[in-house]
Amino acid sequence: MSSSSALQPASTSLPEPRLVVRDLSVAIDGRTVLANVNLTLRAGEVTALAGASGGGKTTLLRVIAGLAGDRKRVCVSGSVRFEGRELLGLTERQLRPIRGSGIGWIMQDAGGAFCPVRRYGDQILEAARAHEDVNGPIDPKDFRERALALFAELDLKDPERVWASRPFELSGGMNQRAAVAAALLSEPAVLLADEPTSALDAASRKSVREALFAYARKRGGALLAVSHDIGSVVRPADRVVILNAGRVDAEGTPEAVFGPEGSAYARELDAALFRLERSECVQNALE
Ligand SMILES: Nc1ncnc2c1ncn2[C@@H]1O[C@H](COP(=O)(O)OP(=O)(O)OP(=O)(O)O)[C@@H](O)[C@H]1O
Repeated sequence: MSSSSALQPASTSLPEPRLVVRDLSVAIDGRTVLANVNLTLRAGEVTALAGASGGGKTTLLRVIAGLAGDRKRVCVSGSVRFEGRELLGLTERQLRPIRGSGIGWIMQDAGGAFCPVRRYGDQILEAARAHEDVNGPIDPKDFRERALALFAELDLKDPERVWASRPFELSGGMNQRAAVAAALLSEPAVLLADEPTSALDAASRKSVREALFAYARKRGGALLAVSHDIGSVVRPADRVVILNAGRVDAEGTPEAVFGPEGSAYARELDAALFRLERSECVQNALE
């Protein structure tokens, strides 16, 4: 299958729900950050999560990943079910086998997910080995080959060097792509990606977007991608969820959400992000 076909919408038969969020509310220090959020992530689908800064997108991803924070400060209610199992209230120990191979997370500060002074190859292999009990044994040589191929696919020019490098030796954009590779290598059932293309130039952005869309559409993963990239991530997604001040303002296909019958806030956001994208294009052309 060509890489561009990964950008075609998933098939029309009803895909299986992998993750179901119901009536999720979060208050931090007594202030409501998310209010009654509902969301379903399905196998083979790309769901884009968009909204203005401070709307609660990262908080939603953190809560799904079981990283809401200090329970004395962060109050969570509602339900997050992964493959039928309730995640809210699970202990760290119970969540450990679910993280990585069940639910993967590409953090906004992608490099921050790694120890800055240890080689990428060692860290990625170690993370994959931590899930051998769930995913089966790993052959280090095969794993390294797969990692190098994925680095190349993600436009990392010298895959061997990336494998042998420590995060502080690579640029922000290279760290971001290495983090995307690490998450994809775990082949999670659900992948949460927080602005995965934000620190990248146009060519790298395209390769990351294609790899993430292929994860869902070719390999049946369920992707939730926070993105301000309206033209190449939000609009081509299968479903869009718009968060406004902690509430779901609109949810549905991009055509429905941004169309004339959709939400006024979504259309305003669409226009604002489109203007931003156009000014970035001009900026790139001038550089
Ligand atoms: N640990 C925290 N302590 C206090 N307030 C927090 C914390 N984490 C998030 N918040 C608050 O929750 C709200 C939502 O933040 P969040 O980072 O989820 O928004 P966002 O939509 O991801 O924003 P952005 O697009 O800028 O990344 C903000 O008002 C933020 O200040």
